[in-house]
Amino acid sequence: MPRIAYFGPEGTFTEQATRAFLGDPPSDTRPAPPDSALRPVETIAAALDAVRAGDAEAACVPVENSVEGSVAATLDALVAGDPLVAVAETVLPIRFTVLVRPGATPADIRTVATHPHAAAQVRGWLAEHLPSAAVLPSSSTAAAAVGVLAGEFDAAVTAPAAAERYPLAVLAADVADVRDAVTRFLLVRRPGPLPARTGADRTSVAAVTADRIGALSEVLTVLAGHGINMTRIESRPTRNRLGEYRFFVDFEGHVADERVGDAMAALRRRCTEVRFLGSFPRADQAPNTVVPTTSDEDFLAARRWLTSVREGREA
Ligand SMILES: O=C(O)C(=O)C[C@]1(C(=O)O)C=C[C@@H](O)C=C1
Repeated sequence: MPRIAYFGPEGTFTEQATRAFLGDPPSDTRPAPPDSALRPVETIAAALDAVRAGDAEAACVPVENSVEGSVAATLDALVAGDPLVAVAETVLPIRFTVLVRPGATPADIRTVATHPHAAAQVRGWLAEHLPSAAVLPSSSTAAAAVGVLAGEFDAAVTAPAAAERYPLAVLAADVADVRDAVTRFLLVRRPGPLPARTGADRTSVAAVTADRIGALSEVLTVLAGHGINMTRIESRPTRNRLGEYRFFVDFEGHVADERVGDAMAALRRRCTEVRFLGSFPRADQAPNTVVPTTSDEDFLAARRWLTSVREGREA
């Protein structure tokens, strides 16, 4: 069983995602993973660094939430060291539980702690139900629960799993300003053999564009020209100088697809830096769109024609 580092401590949504990657909840035929297979770490960067250092085979980290957007800590840490690639994704519904020390009532609650991404998803609920409580940031939702146990905060907004993990009382369950909120998580490894293409894949790259007119529009045009549907674009500062950004771009398809490989080579020529962040099956299994003239066979036939032109066999 590979050892997976995840953004912890125990009881985070990320632990739940890690267990989903391992096949939990257990079925009749599949035993629950032993806890020794999972290793909670305090930060997203530490989870990724554990993989870089060879202390873990893989890391599970949150990457994108349907309400609050990308998880900047994940994007920054993915490109802040030796290369890593995502090999799988999973999407979890996000509903929160509010935990307090046993016996506490809403009137006792002066501070509520949670991860900033979680706070953004329960702002309305907190304003309505705990209007006079100060909302404080914690490193994760489960770290907030640990803080409540330690007496640092009066309440924590957590994943439902934290209610089972920590001896705290549930003040409210099923809390969410947006009912169908979801978060997408990645399973990340050191570069190696890629997951096989399935026809329902996603590819992720990070690209720094050249400082010239139209550089970003060229990136978008390359994707559009290859018939590739973009599923996300996000920019983060490179941290080198003001105004220099790295674009995190997700799109449909697998690097083994001819159109995707051709588009990536075109991006490589145009951008000052391109980092491949993985090709993996989409969690929703939605088949990739292949528009006319962009199938593998279209690319291979064009290449065969070019070869015979170059060899003087065709004109
Ligand atoms: O703190 C946790 O429980 C996490 O797993 C992190 C995280 C996030 O970063 O978005 C995961 C899902 C929820 O959207 C809220 C917090």
